[in-house]
Amino acid sequence: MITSIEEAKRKIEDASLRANKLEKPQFVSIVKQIAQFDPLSVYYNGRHLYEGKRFFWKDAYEPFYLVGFDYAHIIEKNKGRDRFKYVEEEWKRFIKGAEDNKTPFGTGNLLFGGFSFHPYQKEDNLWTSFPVSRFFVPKVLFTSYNKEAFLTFNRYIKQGESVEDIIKEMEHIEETFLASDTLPSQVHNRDAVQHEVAPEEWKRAVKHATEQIRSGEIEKVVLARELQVTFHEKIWSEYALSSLLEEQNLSYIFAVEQDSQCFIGASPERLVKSVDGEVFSTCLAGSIPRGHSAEEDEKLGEELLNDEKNLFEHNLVVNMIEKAMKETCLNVYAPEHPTLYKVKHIQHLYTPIRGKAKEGTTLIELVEKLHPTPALGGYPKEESIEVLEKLEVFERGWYAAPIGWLDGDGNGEFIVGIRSALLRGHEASLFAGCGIVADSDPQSEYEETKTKFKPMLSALGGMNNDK
Ligand SMILES: C=C(O[C@H]1C=CC=C(C(=O)O)[C@@H]1O)C(=O)O
Ligand SMILES: [Mg+2]
Repeated sequence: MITSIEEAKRKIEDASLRANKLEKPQFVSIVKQIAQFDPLSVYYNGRHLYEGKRFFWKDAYEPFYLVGFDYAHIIEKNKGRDRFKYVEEEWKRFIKGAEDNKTPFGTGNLLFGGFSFHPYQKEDNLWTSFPVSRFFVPKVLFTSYNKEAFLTFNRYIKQGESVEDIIKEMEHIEETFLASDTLPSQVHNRDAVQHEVAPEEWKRAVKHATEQIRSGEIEKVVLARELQVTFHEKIWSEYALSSLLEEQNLSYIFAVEQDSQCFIGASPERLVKSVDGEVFSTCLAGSIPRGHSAEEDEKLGEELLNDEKNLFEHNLVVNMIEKAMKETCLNVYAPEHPTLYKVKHIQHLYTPIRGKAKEGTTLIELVEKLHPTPALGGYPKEESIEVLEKLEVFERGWYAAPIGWLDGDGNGEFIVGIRSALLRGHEASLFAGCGIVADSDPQSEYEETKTKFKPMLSALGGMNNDK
């Protein structure tokens, strides 16, 4: 970490000398501690310099935020089942070539990005800017963790580049980002037009799935659907983020801009986190709405905790994750019974699982092994995905897929991109799915997806009177 502008200059000069000597650009990462600042304001202030190249991330359990801009290094793959290994290998190669300096948690050269749900993308689908895997080291990264905040500047220094110009650019970015901590008041996005994509067909698909489950082909499949919402004005992700931060404080809040599209959401579901070899995963499956009063809420929670259909739906997830963790970790611990995880519109059955990574187990390997869990795909994995591919009428893209970050030491976290939407100008596509088991009733699963649309719908301002 640098403590003065002179130190930054020295680092850049050194890199510049190395670049000249080796005739190859040299990567530098300059981390500077700054006064605490509102992360969403940083995201907003960076719009003018970096619109279409920003990301926002807030942890569900800790006051940890990442806000990134532009790309210093990109790792991307457009198709292929080996996409996880590709990202892993390219990241290892990058880290090997970068200088080895210890920086505070969540700063420095850090990789952020995501995978699509399926290992392929259909041509001319909705997700034009979101390939099967896309990761990057941001050019500028704002990190806020507990009471501390940092700015990281990542870049390749080319032969003959002016050190003075680079320092000036860094100063300009810092000034711009920390210019103001008030968001202009929200544009009102009322009178949105909602269009449910093929709801009757979706219910028929649910019925069909239950028949296949009863015939013993599979045990569970997660079927999702799309809700399209058109607004009068362009949807600004900062306003949606502002509502999500207010309303969904127990969820991971994320936004990834890619050109004119933005994938945004408030996911309550961690896929896997690894810090210093401690591994944490979460089983979140089985749902019921929140009550209108504390009493009703508690009653609904009790009902969920004792409901056989939901417990079955949940336990398939626990068994799969526990098995995968036992293959890759030591001291795996899962509580015997789920508890409740309550977010604003819905409550879920929740079982956290933890363990200690075996020597050589990496975060990306864990992501590959776990994705998709039966909370997002089904059980057994391959067979249920085949059913899902046949029955779903929309393109999943990054919905329900791993999205997250990792650092050079192998620490990081991935969540699953649910309670999410893809924003495109005036239009938003929202996604929600349900775990279908033998006892699933199409109408109640349909109602469950309606509840799962609410976090994004409310954040976008498209709830109208449909509370
Ligand atoms: C697939 C979704 O939710 C999953 C996570 C929690 C509960 C679920 C359920 O009860 O069906 C789903 O498995 C979604 O929100 O789109
Ligand atoms: Mg369910």
